[in-house]
Amino acid sequence: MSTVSLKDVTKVWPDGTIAVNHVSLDVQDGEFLVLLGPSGCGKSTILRMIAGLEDPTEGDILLNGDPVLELAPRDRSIAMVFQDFALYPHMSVSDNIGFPLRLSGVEPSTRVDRVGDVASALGIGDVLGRKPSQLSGGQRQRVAMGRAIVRRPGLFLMDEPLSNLDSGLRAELRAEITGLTKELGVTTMYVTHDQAEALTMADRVAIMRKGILQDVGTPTEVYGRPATLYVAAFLGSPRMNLLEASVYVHLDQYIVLKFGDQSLYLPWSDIRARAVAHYHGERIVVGLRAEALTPVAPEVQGDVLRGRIRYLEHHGHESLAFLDIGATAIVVDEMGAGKAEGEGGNALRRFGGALQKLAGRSSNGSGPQSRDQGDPASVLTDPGRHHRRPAELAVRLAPYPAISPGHPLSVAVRMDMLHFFDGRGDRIDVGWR
Ligand SMILES: Nc1ncnc2c1ncn2[C@@H]1O[C@H](COP(=O)(O)OP(=O)(O)OP(=O)(O)O)[C@@H](O)[C@H]1O
Repeated sequence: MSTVSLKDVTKVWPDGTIAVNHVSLDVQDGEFLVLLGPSGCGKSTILRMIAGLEDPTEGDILLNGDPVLELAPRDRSIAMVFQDFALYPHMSVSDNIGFPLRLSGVEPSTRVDRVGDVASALGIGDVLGRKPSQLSGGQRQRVAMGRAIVRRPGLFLMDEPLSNLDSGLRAELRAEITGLTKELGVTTMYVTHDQAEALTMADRVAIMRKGILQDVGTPTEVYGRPATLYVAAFLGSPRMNLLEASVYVHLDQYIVLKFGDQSLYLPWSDIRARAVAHYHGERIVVGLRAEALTPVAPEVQGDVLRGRIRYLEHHGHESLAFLDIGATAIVVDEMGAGKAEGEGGNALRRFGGALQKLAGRSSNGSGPQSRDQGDPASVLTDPGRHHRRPAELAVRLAPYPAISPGHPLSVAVRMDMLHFFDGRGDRIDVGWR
C-alpha cells in the first residue's frame, strides 16, 4: 500500500521544454488516479519521475510520506506497465510473469503459486505454457500486467497500457484492470489521453494541459463542475457547447446573457448570479452540455434557444442535431486526442483551427498565470489558443428523428446546468468543491 505526493514538481528538459510545470498532487492509499490530457502535456514525464527514471528539475516526490528522490528506481516498490511492453519471446507465459520473482531470489514453489494466483486473476491461467507469439494482443497485455504486479508493488504505474488494443478489448480490459487493482488494494496511477477511459476507470481524474495541472476530482466533480474552460471542453461526448455571451445586470433583478440576438435570463435568486454580475458589460463563456438542452414545441416560452438544424449525426442509440442559433462559439484548441471532433464537427473545422495556428496568431501575453491558459490573454480575443466560429449547438434527439437539416428547432435550457467561465478560461462560481 502506498501514498504518493508531488510537491510543486517541475521538469524542464535540456532544450528548455517545460514538460511539467509546478504540479502538486496527492494520491491516496489504494486509490486509482487517472492522469488525463492530450499528447505532450507531461503525463508520462510525471510517471517517469515517480518511478525514478527521470529527476525533477524542482520540487519533491514523496512515497508513503518519505522523500524518494535519492532512491534508485528498484528501491521504490513501484511496478510500471507501458503501451509498448516487451515480453521475452523465448520464455513461456509462466516464466515471463515469474521473471521478477526469479530475479529477486524467490524460491521456485512460491514462485509457481504466486504466478498461478496472478494468472488466474488476469484470466490467463490456461495459457501459462505458451510463448508470447502464441497469444492474442489482449493476452499479451495481461501477461505484461501480471509480470508487473506479481512482485506485489506498493504502487502501480500504467502508461497508456491499452492504446494498442482494439476498442472491444480495451473496454473489457478497463474493467479488469480496475477490478484487479481494487482487489489487490494497490495504489494505481494510470495515464491516458482518452477521456472516456478516464471517466469510467478513475476514482479521481487529474487533467493536464501543457504541463499544468488543470483540475483534480472524482469523475462526477470534473465532469459536473469543471475548473476551467479547457477541462469543460475536454470531457464529455458530445463536447460541451461553449458560447460567447454578453452579460447585463438588470436592476439587480436578473442577469441577461445575450447570445447574438437571443437571450437567457439568470434570476437574481440563482446562487451564481452575484458572481456572474461582476461581468456586467463584458463577455464571458457559457457552457451548455447536451443534457441541459431539451427540444420543445415552438410555442414554448421561457428559457429557450431557437435555431435551425445545420446537420444531423446519427449514432444508432441517439441522434445529434447541430443548431445554428446565431451565436458565437469558442473552440478550445489543442484538445490533442484528435478524434472527438467528429462528434461535434468535421475535418474542415479541425483544419480551421490548425490554419489559424499556422497563420502565426499565437499568444504572447505576460503577467500572472491562469490555470487554464498559462498566460493571461483572453480566450475571447486570442485566436492563437482558441478560436471563435458560428455556434452549432449540439442537441440530443431520439434515434433517426423525423426532422432534417434546415428545420427550425427550439430547445429549453436548464439554467441550473449552465457553466460560466471568464475570459481567461477560469470557472466563475461560488464556493465550488
Ligand atoms: N527526453 C526528452 N527530451 C526533451 N523533451 C522531451 C523528452 N521527453 C519528453 N519531452 C517533451 O516533454 C513534453 C511532455 O512529454 P510527455 O511524454 O510527458 O507527454 P505525454 O503527455 O505523456 O504525451 P504522450 O501521451 O504523447 O505520451 C513534450 O513536449 C515532449 O516532447
